[in-house]
Amino acid sequence: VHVRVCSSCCSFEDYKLTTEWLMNQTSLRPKVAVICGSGLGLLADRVANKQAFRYQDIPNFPVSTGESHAPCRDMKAAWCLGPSRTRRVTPSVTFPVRIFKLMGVESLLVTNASGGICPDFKVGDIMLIKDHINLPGFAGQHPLCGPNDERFGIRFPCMSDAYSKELRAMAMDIGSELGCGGFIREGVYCMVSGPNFETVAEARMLHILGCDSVGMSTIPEVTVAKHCGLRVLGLSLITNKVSLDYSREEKVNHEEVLEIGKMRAEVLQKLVTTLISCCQQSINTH
Ligand SMILES: O=P(O)(O)O[C@H]1O[C@H](CO)[C@@H](O)[C@H]1O
Ligand SMILES: Nc1nc2[nH]cnc2c(=O)[nH]1
Repeated sequence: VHVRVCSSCCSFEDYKLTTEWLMNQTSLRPKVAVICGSGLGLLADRVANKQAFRYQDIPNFPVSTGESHAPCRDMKAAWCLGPSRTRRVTPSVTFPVRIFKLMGVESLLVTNASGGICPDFKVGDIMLIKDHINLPGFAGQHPLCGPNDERFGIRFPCMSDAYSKELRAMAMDIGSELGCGGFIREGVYCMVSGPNFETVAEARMLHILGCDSVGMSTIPEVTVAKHCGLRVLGLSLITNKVSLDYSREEKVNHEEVLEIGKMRAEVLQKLVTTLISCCQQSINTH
């Protein structure tokens, strides 16, 4: 099966049409957008004052074929993309990111669930993503493959500063103020294509490569966001410990991932809503 993850499968006109449609539906012009990961949909559900759109009603919008697809929500302060079970393999998974850009968004907050590889990490920790390893990208599954559209960004974008230092510092400060500094970490996120969880040998390899956590999403969206000049903050909820040891009995499963998402929903919601208003303020004062 050929999985299309390439952002060039849509024309600039497709992006413009979707942008115009959405902008005609609302007079709100948020500068911040949020993409919710697995088990983090409660973030979107709990948002007050929202105007919701169903993916299938938005022209050109990629519709998830898996269970639990959720609408794109537009709030006063932020656009919020609900979680999709097939986020990592949906064709044009990055389509919404360019729509955000064309609608005037400046900062993108991405959340996901991941397995902790760093031995110091505990289940329930929130890892601020400081860098990533794009394993599918190494194998040619890259969202910027194909012809480059200069209207979005340059052919060879720099990725050494993909995750904004300023936003990470802001998140750390807010986390401490909210009393969750004790479980906020920083680390390197690795994307694998999945959908299986890692073998022990794979997990050991990722550990040797310097990965602190592993998941199956996010990097395509972040890559496209950085390409078109968005500031990015990535929050990864450590939902399980990845087995680095053959004697470990616990077996990871998706239900556990969702469960930990629920457990941390309230904290994450506070963190994300405070971040949205601080981002908004920092944009206003620039
Ligand atoms: O990355 P998100 O969507 O948060 O989901 C993570 O959790 C799922 C596995 O339980 C995988 O899809 C993995 O990528
Ligand atoms: N690949 C991968 N994705 C995850 N998402 C949540 N936990 C995990 C994990 O352990 N491995």
